[in-house]
Amino acid sequence: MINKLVEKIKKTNAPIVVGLDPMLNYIPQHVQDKAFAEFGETLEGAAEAIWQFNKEIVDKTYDLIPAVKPQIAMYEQFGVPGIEAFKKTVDYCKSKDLVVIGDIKRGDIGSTSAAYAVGHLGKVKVGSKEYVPFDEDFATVNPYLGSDGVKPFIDVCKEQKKGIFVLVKTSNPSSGEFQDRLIDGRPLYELVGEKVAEWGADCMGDDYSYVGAVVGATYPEMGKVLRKIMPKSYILVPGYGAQGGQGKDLVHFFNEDGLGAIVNSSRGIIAAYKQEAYAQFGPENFGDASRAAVEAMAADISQALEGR
Ligand SMILES: O=C(O)c1cc(=O)[nH]c(=O)n1[C@@H]1O[C@H](COP(=O)(O)O)[C@@H](O)[C@H]1O
Repeated sequence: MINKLVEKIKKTNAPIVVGLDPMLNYIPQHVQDKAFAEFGETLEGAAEAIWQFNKEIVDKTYDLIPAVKPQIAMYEQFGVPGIEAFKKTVDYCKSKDLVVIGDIKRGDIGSTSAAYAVGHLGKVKVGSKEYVPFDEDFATVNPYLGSDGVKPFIDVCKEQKKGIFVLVKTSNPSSGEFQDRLIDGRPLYELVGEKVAEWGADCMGDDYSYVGAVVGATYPEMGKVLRKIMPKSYILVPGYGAQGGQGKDLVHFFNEDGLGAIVNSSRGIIAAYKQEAYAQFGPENFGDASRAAVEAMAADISQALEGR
C-alpha cells in the first residue's frame, strides 16, 4: 500500500490528504435539513448528513488527491449509525481508488492491539469464515505502550500489505508536555522517531517503509530533525490550514526527491465554503469550494518545495 500511496502522490503531484472530519456544524444547513427530513433529528439523521457531505467532497476532489483520512471520532460521536457512516465513507473512497488512512490513534497491550489491527487493517475469523471489518489502507497508531503495542499492527500490515503512521510529534499546543521531555539528554519524540525507523527497517516497499510517522506541521524545526532520523518513513503531517501550518513550514518534512511527506488538512478543505477566500461558492456549492481549497493547497506546497 505504501507503493500505491507514493505512486498516487507522484501522479497527482499533490502530497495532500483530505481529512474527512465531518462535524455537524461544518455541514451546510441544506444537507442537514434533507437528512433530518428523512431520518429526523436522530443519530441516523446525523449519520446520513455526514455521509452525504463526505460523498460530495470526495466526488469533487478525488481526481486531485492521493488519499483521505477519515477521523473516526467524528463518526463515533454519533454511535452505531456514525460508525456505519465511517465504513460507508471508507468503502466509497476506496471505490474512487483513494488511499484511506483510518485516523483511529489506537495502541494498547499486545493482545488488544492485535484486535484493533485485525478490525481496522486485517481480517477477522468467525468459525470457518473470514471477514474484512473496516478495511482501511493505513491506520494511525499511538506508541505510548511501547513495542508490544505497535508490533501487532506491523504484523497485520506485513500480512495484508497495509501500513501505519505512528504518532511521533503531534501538532497540538500541549504536545511538548510529554513528547519534548528530555531522556538521557534527548527529547522523547526523537527516541520515538528512532523506534519508527527501527520498526520500519524490515517493512520496506520499493522506496519507503510502510511504517510511517505523524509529525505536526506546527513544529517545522522538529520535522527537520525527524526527517533525518527516519529517512525511509513517510511522514503524515497534520496541522496545515486550520491549525496554522503553511507551505513554507513544510519543506523540511520532505526528502530531496520531493517525496517522503503527505500533508493533511481537514477543516481547511471540508469547511472551505465558510472561509472568506471561498465565500463566492456559497454553502450550496461547498464541494466546489473544497476543490478550490485543494488546488490552492497543492499550489502552496509546490511553490514552497520549488523555492527551497
Ligand atoms: O493523527 C493525526 O492525524 C493528527 C495528529 C496530530 O498531531 N494532529 C492532528 O491534528 N491530527 C489529526 O489531523 C486532523 C487535523 O484537522 P484540521 O486541524 O481540521 O486540519 C484531525 O483529524 C486531528 O485528529
